Amino acid sequence: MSRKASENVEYTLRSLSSLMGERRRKQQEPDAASAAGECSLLAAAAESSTSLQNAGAGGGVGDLERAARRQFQQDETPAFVYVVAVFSALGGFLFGYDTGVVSGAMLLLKRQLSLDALWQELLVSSTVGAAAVSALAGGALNGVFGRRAAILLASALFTAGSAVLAAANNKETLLAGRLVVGLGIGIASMTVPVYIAEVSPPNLRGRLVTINTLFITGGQFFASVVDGAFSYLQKDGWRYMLGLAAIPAVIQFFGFLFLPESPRWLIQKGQTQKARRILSQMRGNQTIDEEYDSIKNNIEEEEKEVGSAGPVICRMLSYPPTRRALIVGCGLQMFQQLSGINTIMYYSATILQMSGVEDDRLAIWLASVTAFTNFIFTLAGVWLVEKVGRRKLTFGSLAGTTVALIILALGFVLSAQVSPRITFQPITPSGQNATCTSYSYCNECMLDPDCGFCYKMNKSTVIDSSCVPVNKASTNEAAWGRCENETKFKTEDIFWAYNFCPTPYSWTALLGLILYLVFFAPGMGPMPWTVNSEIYPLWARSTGNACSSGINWIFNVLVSLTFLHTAEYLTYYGAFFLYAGFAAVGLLFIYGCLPETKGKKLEEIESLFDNRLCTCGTSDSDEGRYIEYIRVKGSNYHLSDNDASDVE
Ligand SMILES: O[C@H]1[C@H](O)[C@@H](O)[C@H](O)[C@@H](O)[C@H]1O
Repeated sequence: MSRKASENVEYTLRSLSSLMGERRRKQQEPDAASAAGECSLLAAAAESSTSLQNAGAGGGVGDLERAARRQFQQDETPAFVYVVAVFSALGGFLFGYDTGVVSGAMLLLKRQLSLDALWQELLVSSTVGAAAVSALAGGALNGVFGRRAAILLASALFTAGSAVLAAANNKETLLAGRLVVGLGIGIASMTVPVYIAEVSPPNLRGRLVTINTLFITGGQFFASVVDGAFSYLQKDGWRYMLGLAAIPAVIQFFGFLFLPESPRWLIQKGQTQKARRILSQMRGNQTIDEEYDSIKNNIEEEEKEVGSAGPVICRMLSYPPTRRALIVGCGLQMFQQLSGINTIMYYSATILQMSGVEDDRLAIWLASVTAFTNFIFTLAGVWLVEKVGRRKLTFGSLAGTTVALIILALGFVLSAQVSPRITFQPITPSGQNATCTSYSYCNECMLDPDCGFCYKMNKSTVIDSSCVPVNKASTNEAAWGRCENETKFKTEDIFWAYNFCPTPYSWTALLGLILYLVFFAPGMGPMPWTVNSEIYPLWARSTGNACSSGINWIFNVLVSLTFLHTAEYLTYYGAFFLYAGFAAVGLLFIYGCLPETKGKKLEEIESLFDNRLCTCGTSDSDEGRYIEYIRVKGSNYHLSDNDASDVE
C-alpha cells in the first residue's frame, strides 16, 4: 500500500472513530447507547506487523494495522493527565523521602536525645509498621470514599506528621510523628498507583504509573542529599531533615483540592455524568464512548458474575481470576523485598567503606550516589516499560539482580577468606566488656555490633590489628585504646573500621552493588507497583492493592529487621546468597505466572487470569498486541485480513 493510501486509511479510521463519537454525543441518554444497535469493530494492531504479514496477511493489511496503531498512539494525551500523574506521584516522593531521611536524622538524634538502640529501632520501624497497617486498611478507604479522598488524607497525614517531627521535644513525640507519617506512606503507596492507572490512557499507563516509583527513588535521593547537607548542623539539623517533607505534602494537598476523582470509581458509584466529564477532560481529542461503555459493561458483568455480597477479599479469593491476580500481585511485592533492595540501600555506606572510603561524612555523601543510581535507573524503567513490556522487563531485571547478588556475595566470600588476623591483644581496662578481644579475625570482630577493628597499614598489609569495643556514642571511634580518639589516631596513621574489614576485594562488592542497582531499579523496583495497579478488576482493585502493598511493607520490615541477625548467623556473604536464592525462586515465579499487560485496557486484563496460574510462560505469543475498538454501525467486526477493505 502506498504512503498516500495508508494516510487515507489513517484518515478513514480517524473520521470513523470521531464520527461515531459525534453520533453518540448527540444521543440524549448515553448509557442506553449499546441498545441502539451499535456494535464494536475490533481493530487489532499487532506489535510486529511484519510477522503478521508473513503469516499470510497482505502488505495492505500491514499498513492498515500500522496506521490504526499509529492513530491510536498519536491521539494526543492532554497535558492535564501528566499534571494529575505528577501531583499524585508527590505521594511517591513523600514515601521515598520519609523512609530515606531517617537514617541521616538518626545520627544526629541519637546524640541529642541520647537514644538507646531500642528507641532508634522503634523510630525507624514504627513508620514502616504503620505503613503496613494503613496500606491494608487503605483498601476499604479507597473503595468507600474514593481515590481522591484517600490521597488528600495521605497528604494531610504527611503534613501533620512532618510538623510534629520538626517541633518534637522528646522521643515520645518523635514516635508519634513517625507513626503519623507511616500512616500517610501506607495510604499513598497503595492509592497513588491505582489512581494514576485509572486516569491514564492504556498506551501510557505503564509509563505514568512507573513515574510514581521514579518519584519514590527521587524522594530517597533527595533525602540523602538533605541528610548530607544538614549533617553539618549538629544541633537540631534533624528538625529540618524531618520537617522538610511538609512542603511537598502541602503542595499535594492543595493541588488535589482541584484535581478530579478517578472516573472509574465514579462510574462504579453511579456518578456517570461526572465520570464522563472527567474522562473527556483526560482524553482530549479522543472519543470516550468506547472507554466509558467498556468500563460500565465491565462493572455490570462483574456484578453478575461475582455478585456483590460478602467482603471483597472473600469474593476475590473465591473467584479464580482475581485469586490468581492476587497471588501474582502479592508474590511480586514479596519478591521485590526478598531480593534485599532495602538492605542494599541501607548497607551501601558500609560497602562503600569497604571499598576504601574511610571518612564517615564522605560515606554519607557516597550513599547519596547509591540513591542517585537507583533513581536514574528507575528512569530507564519509565522508558522501557512501554517498549519491552512489564513481563520481559521484570524478568530481565530480576535475572540481573540475582547475578549481582551472587557477585556481591562472592565479594564478601573473598574478603572473608583474606580477613586480617588479630595480631595485637591490648589489655582490657577493668570494668570493660572483654568479648571483642576474644576474636581472632577481623571478620568475626566486624559481625559483632559492639566491636570495631583497629589497625595499622604497612604498604598494603594490615599490621598491629586489634578488636576493641566501639564507642556507643560515636561509631567513628573505639571506647578505649589506640583508636579512642578520632582526631588523634588519624594523625598517627592508625585506622578504625566499624562494620567492615579492610580487603583487597572491595571492588567485587562495589561492582555487585552497582550492578544490583542498575538491574533492580528499572524493573523489580517499579514493576510490582505498576502491575498491581492494573491486574485487578475495578471491584477488587482497592482491596487487591491494599493486600499487595501490605505484603510489600510487611516483607520490608521483616527483611530490614532481620538483616543484622541474618548476617550474624550466616555472615554477610551468607545473607546475600540467601537473597540471591529468593531472587532465583522469584525468577521462576515471574516466568510462570506474570502475564503481559502492556497496551491492554484495564477492563481486558482480567481475562489474562482466566487460565490456570503459571501457564503464562507458554502464552507469550500474544505479547505486545494492541487492541483498539472502533465503533461503527452494523455488525460486530474483527479487523482481520479480509476485513481490511470493508473498512475502507
Ligand atoms: O519500589 C520501591 C523502590 O525500589 C525503593 O527504592 C525501595 O526502597 C522500596 O522498598 C520499593 O518498594
